[in-house]
Amino acid sequence: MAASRMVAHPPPNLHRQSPPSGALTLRPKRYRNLGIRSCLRGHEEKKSDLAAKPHSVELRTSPDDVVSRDPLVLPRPLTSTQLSASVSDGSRLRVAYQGVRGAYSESAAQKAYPNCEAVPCEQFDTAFEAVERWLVDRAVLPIENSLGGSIHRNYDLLLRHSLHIVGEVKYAVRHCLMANHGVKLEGLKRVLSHPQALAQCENTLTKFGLVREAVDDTAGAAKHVAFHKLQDAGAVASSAAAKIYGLNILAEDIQDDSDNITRFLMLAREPIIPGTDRPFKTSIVFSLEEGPGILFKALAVFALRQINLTKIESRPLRNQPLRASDDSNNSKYFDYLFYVDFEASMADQSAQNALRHLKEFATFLRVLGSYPVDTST
Ligand SMILES: O=C(O)C(=O)C[C@]1(C(=O)O)C=C[C@@H](O)C=C1
Repeated sequence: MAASRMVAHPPPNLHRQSPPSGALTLRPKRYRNLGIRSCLRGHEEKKSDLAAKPHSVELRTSPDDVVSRDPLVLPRPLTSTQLSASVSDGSRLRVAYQGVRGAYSESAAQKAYPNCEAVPCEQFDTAFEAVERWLVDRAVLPIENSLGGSIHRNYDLLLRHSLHIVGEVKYAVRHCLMANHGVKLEGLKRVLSHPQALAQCENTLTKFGLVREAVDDTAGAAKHVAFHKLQDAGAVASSAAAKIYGLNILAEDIQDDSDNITRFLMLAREPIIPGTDRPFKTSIVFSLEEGPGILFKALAVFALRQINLTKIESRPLRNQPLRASDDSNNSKYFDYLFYVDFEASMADQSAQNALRHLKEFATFLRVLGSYPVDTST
């Protein structure tokens, strides 16, 4: 039996229930912040071994066809409080994404898992938890964009949760400026969108002289503009969102560079078996002792073995952000976690040797996943 077609059954105490339908009422208050609402749980920063034993399980679950035809009453995103609700037993893969229908993340989920049932979630944390609690089979979440840079929140959540990266998908993001029918560009004062989308359209929005307002996702912005019939505000979102929410496109391709690619991670409860039959990438996170040249030494474990690095990101060690120095001045250093992607499979001897070497002086090391490179763009 192909490992990728095994059927996994959810724990018996969880029962399937559809995400509730109904209009999403977006509170204006949320439009003044970046929309991260859930409480953070503490880090589990302990020195750990390398990744769990790899084995592949592809969950196959049932469809949940409760999609209404009215775009303003589409299924509501799962919230953190609804996470105890459901698990499935049918045949379609359920894939969580952050946002509402028409978000780029939904398109990325469809690209990653064609014919899947894409399940909207209110926050990134909700999507992580939905997988962990067997409400869905996978999550597809943005991690970096070629213009806007890293999505730091998801780096932090990768560590806080125990999901595995099982793939990546690159999606070409093409933004449109949209408004209600009859509203002209000259009549717009404000523009609503996800902060990443606003950042990716910085030059155009400045040229148009629009005040930016950050919301949870691009399609949510379009939905809000449509639902409240706003006359002074537009949204930056996909052409799909304009169609779903009945908005008029005022300008197309407004991103600052035509090559605007967002890289999404595919996350699952179980890792996949790393292969060597095609290009693989491995993502790790580690922390180091303080000292001169220690990061140089850490990165040298890859350079020594001709392993190419494709990404490095540092994030504060949030449960212990400051470290006392050994000097007499009582000064303190900031403490960091380093996220590194490298071009090798965990099935490669050289990658195993590199990580064994890194473990000799890393204070913490975790393999987040070893997965096929998306070469599609
Ligand atoms: O708001 C959306 O539509 C999303 O899918 C989120 C998101 C992101 O978080 O970066 C995804 C792709 C684009 O880069 C802009 C926004």
